[in-house]
Amino acid sequence: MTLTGALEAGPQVPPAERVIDVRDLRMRYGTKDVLTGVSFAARRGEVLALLGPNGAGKTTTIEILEGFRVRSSGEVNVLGADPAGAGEAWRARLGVVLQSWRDHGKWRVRELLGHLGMYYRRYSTEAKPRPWPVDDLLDVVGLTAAAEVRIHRLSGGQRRRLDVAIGIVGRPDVLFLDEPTVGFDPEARREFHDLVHRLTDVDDTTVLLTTHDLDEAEKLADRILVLSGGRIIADGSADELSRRVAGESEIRWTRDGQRFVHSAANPTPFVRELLLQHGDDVTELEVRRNSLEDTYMRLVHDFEGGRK
Ligand SMILES: Nc1ncnc2c1ncn2[C@@H]1O[C@H](COP(=O)(O)OP(=O)(O)OP(=O)(O)O)[C@@H](O)[C@H]1O
Repeated sequence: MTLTGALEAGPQVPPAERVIDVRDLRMRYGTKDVLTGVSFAARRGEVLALLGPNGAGKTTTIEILEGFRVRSSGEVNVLGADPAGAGEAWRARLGVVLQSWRDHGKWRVRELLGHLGMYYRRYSTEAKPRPWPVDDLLDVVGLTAAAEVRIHRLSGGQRRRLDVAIGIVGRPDVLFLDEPTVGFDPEARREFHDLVHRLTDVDDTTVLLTTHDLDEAEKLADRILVLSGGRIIADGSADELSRRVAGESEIRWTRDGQRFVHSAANPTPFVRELLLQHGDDVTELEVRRNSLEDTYMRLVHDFEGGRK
């Protein structure tokens, strides 16, 4: 069995729990097949990261799920409806963070969010009052100090925070984020991660994001989907992926002032033996499993290699 074959099925999400359900999704641009059978599902409150090389079809997939692009074939269901024909009430339950918001440059941040939020009022429910009160929203995305600033005067990072605020102003049930933290400094990135956790904890929002930042995927996502060659070639938590793909773990330690490195498929017996033999002489002991980056590179590389 191929490496990717073993991972392809991914974890099963029971049909009744599927907030996003994609089966055999295909997309062809002209004569070019970009998606050749994408299948995956997401539960309520789950964060999924869609990874893949440039041009793999991540944005295409997300845009089909948002209803912005018409697929060639396959079944897609988001919040109980087919995005290709779903109406306003369905759209109001989605949050979309697009690449930077450039319209309304002369508007002030608070003014724009208040204005956009009004649209969601009619979709407010007792369980989920909509929209987010503007002051709370400004606070949660870290834009309180910039509330009265005109949009064309925002820095790149502030603009991206505004994009996120626009995406969540309606308190969405499903949030799509296409490369959400491009241009963020490390602090803004961390705050953004906290925000996503808060959205999933407090509102049970399901999040599908694309990113090229594997560290971000590992920190944020419950599940990672790797898209390559038009299909999902891996679907699982970062740990599951690295366990299944990982060849060997690396064990490092120091003894008598000397540094040692050893690789083992199963590090536990090795470490037990090491400590039995050398006891307290062993210091700075470290066991390192493959990073997500190692795993990802190997998955894509093996898949691409297998196709040639
Ligand atoms: N409207 C279009 N017409 C024709 N080809 C398109 C169109 N949109 C995208 N493509 C092609 O489809 C492929 C997938 O593009 P897509 O933007 O979905 O990939 P991606 O995985 O999001 O890439 P990146 O990581 O670079 O953002 C690319 O080869 C792209 O050139």
